[in-house]
Amino acid sequence: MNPLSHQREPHWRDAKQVSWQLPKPLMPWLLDEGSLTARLIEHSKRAFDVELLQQGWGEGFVGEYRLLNSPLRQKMLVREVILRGAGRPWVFARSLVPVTSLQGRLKALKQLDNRPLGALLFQDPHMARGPIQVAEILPEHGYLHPQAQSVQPTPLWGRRSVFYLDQQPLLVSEVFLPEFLSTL
Ligand SMILES: C=C(O[C@@H]1C=C(C(=O)O)C=C[C@H]1O)C(=O)O
Repeated sequence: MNPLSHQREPHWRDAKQVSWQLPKPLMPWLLDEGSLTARLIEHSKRAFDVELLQQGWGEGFVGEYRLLNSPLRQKMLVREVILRGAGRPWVFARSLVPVTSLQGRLKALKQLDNRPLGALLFQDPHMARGPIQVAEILPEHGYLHPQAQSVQPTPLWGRRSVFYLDQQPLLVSEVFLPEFLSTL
């Protein structure tokens, strides 16, 4: 994915303003402001794990820099994982951490590997979270890592929000995959 080539980005909208348009079974998952990891651990009856697809320096979409209030071409740590329930791919998650945010508690992100990011974020009593946005993620957006794409690419629902630790922002986005939808 070369996002700065102005590839067509998903149409992100404030979740609260479009909640009536969301698919009913997925609505509580898209709107929940708690830890998705915690909810998936419960939903999978603790058969939950994180598959790290890639983590390294990269770029975001133009709209992501704007949401993070970061200058374009700001160096970003890009982390892409699949959250699995009972060994099956349930959620593709993509997080963007500006290099300027990699300080203090967020330094631990560099060695996170396949431990869930949520544990790092939600254990911090001073963590703040911005509004949740939702979007339909279409195959032409090229948003999913190749390992997260299903054989039959279909429109999927995703959500994203900015988290703040010590006022430092990072963007977390999550796309619910077909095998998760079939468990609802
Ligand atoms: C932010 C959370 O962390 C989850 C775990 C992630 C990871 O390990 O990269 C990314 C997004 C989330 O689905 C959460 O649990 O809500």
